[in-house]
Amino acid sequence: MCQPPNSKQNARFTCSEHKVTILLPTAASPIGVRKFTWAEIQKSAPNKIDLATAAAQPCYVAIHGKVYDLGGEFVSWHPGGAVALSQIGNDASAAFDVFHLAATHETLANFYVGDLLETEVKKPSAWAQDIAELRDLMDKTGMYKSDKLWYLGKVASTGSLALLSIGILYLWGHTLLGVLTAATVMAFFFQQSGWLAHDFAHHQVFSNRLHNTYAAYIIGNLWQGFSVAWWKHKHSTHHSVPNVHEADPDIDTLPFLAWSEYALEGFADLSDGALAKFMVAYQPIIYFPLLSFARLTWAIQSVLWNLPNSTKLARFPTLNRIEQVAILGHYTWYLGAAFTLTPNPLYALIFLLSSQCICGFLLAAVFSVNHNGMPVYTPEQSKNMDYYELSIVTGRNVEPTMFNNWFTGGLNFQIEHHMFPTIPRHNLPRVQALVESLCKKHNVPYHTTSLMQGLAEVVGRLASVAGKARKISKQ
Ligand code: HEM
Repeated sequence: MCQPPNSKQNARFTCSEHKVTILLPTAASPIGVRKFTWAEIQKSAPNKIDLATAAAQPCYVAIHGKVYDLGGEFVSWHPGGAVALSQIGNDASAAFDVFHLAATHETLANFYVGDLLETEVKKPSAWAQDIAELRDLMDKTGMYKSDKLWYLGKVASTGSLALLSIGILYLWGHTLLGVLTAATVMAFFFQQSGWLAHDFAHHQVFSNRLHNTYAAYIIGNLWQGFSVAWWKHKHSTHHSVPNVHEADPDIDTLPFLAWSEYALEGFADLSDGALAKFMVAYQPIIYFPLLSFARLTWAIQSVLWNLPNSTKLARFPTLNRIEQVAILGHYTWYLGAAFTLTPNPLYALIFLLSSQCICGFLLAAVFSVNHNGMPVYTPEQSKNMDYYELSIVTGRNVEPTMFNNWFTGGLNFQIEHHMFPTIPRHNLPRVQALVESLCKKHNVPYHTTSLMQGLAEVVGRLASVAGKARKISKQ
């Protein structure tokens, strides 16, 4: 665990989970520290920054009035990986608070390079004060604590879907109807496992991060077939900069779909322009069939991320090995069931393809409703927005019903989940009313729809961007 001991006597701390050694702070703030202006901090990240650039230059963020350099060795050390780069040039206080344990503050000292100039320190707004009070209240009323029995029930009910699917294959795998029914149940198993792995990977369940990580490997890798490391990289970046053009990987869907007019900039001279022009022009029609391929592409990316020669593997060899074995285990049971419980390879392939495609649809439709069709911002616009406000205005909640809560894995409380990703799923309904009333008080748009209306809004946005794309293509 990357939790250094509290004692300042220990100058070094080695994290057993991430195999990194951290230098602990040994002195109070030095006298004569460098003072930074916002212009200097922002200048360190003029454009989108990649790993090589970050390693070669200073990359500043401000966290609670102090300035840290995330350039050089930082990313190769950082247990959260390159997601931190999404905050360079910004006030990363809120992003830091939502992703880290209180003890992680101790490790900040290793990257401390100075303070914000006193005149540059902004007085906390009424909104920021209310958010801080809300976080405090949530802490005091135990909202960060999970109900282990609730999660045990979820693990058991999700796992029994896999057993049910295999049972159907065993009994009726010789009929096409039996194969398709088993594939549908398996697709729901994969979808529900996805939500569970998501909870563990966000550290919602155990206070010990290593326990969450191992549970995520069992449910995410072994059950569901996705790589936890690949997912964390993509998903944490999305959390850090939701619906920010060129920064959020979840809206980087060209040449297939475009979610905003910004995505159409340079559309006419895209390298895969012909494909993009066709797909985007017809995106409202292509959208639903396309969702079905989402799971297949994520499964392929998970395998690629974990191939023995992958450049992504260098950092945490032990964790990489666990992932590789677990993903191999996934394909052993999944392919094994398909090929041994059906009478011929054709039926096995029908089972495999249908379970992949149905699950792709079930997962991607929920992801899509969470944010697509909500406002998209440029990196410059997002820099002037409060972290929590960005999470709220880019998120769409779906009405809480028993079905919606189950089907979306609690992600129908998308706004609250984005603001507080470590809150256990079962506590999100308690947070919801508090957040909504805060938004009302501060006139921050808070959007809730039904599942169907959410999907209609998504298709509506696709249609409007498609219209603009057609005009550009004609010019
Ligand atoms: C100087 C600045 C930073 C330091 C010293 C730091 C340090 C750490 C440490 C020690 C951990 C592992 C323990 C824990 O999860 O609390 C961690 C995890 C993480 N960090 Fe940072 N961090 C910094 C900045 C950032 C920023 C700016 C972001 C996001 C925008 C970020 C995102 C994350 C994420 C998502 C994880 C969790 C990885 C997981 O789920 O296992 N960090 N960081």
